[in-house]
Amino acid sequence: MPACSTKCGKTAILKRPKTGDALCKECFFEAFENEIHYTIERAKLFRPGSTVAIAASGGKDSTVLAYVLKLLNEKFNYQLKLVLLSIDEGITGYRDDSLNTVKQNKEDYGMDLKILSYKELYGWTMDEIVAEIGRKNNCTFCGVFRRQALDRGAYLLKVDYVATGHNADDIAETVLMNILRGDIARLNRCTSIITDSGDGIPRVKPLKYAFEKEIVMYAYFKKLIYFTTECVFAPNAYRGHARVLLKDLEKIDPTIIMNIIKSGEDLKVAETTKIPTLTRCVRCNYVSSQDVCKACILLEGLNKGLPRLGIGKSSKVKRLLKENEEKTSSCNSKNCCNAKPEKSHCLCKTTIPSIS
Ligand SMILES: Nc1ncnc2c1ncn2[C@@H]1O[C@H](COP(=O)(O)OP(=O)(O)OP(=O)(O)O)[C@@H](O)[C@H]1O
Repeated sequence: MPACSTKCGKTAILKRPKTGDALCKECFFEAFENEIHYTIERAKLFRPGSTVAIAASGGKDSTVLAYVLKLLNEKFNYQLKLVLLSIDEGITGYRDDSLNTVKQNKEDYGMDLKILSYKELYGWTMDEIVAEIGRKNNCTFCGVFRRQALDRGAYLLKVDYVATGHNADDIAETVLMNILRGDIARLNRCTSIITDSGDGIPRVKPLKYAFEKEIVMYAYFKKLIYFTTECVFAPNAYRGHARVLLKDLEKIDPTIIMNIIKSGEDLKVAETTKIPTLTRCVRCNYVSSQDVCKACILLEGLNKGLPRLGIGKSSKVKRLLKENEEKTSSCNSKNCCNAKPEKSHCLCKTTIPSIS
């Protein structure tokens, strides 16, 4: 191996995937951490004195995020209170094991940990949902429920920010995916380093410009404990295609990852493109682009034995909801689940508690 390209006098032990520089371990750590610090400073991600919930899945990205945020917080005196927030989707052999890793992180990093489960929030585990709907489309339930669960957790913890471990590869993949789908309305949002769920608690992505390969290298050389198993249920097929495409492109030229992110950031959405307007779900008060939010529709489908209710076009969903409402009678509750009395008991208790 050649000498470290920073001329620190040490021997290089790796070639940085992002820049091609040959670096020693210490110089790699410094470069990687400084870039994240620069990202945080440039985007003014955090106000001093804030509380930040790190969305911790136990995987490499959120583990590195927790470790680096703690380190930078101390080194640069960000004055942040860091806590861990985990969502237990109820996937046996996957999330139960990865949550053990998060519990270990809690001890190692001295951070409080809050775990919220789909079971307590929605009345269903992902194992139960997959038993009902099968392996196709289950990622839709998981993604929609997780997004909302993280917001609910943040709300309960009264934090100022939720930081997720989304990295440069994740963002480039999402840009590609939205282009392939023609979903230009989502394109702008997916590259934003700060997004607002609508409840006033911003989501931030401090690893937005960190390459996945470098995150793995960092975790490896720092000997961080993280969970590596893939989800036991079918991976998101569409994202899988974008991922394969990106990996192929990266082999030709690694800078393609940054170029795709930059293209996504700079694209201007045509005025004719329909951008959904955000309102409140009439049932749970969660932010939504429809009268009833996607999570409530998916849950209603599950509770009524119509698990495909929320899958597909919103016009089809509206029609099915209307048909179903005509067949049902409701209890006196404002948030009644409209379960058919002749078929099952009223399921109001399993509607999502309202955010107010
Ligand atoms: N169950 C969960 N609980 C809390 N946060 C989660 C959970 N699942 C995902 N996240 C957050 O969303 C980010 C992106 O999730 P994704 O499913 O793409 O995982 P990933 O890219 O494998 O990341 P990681 O390596 O952290 O698991 C994670 O880095 C984490 O911050």
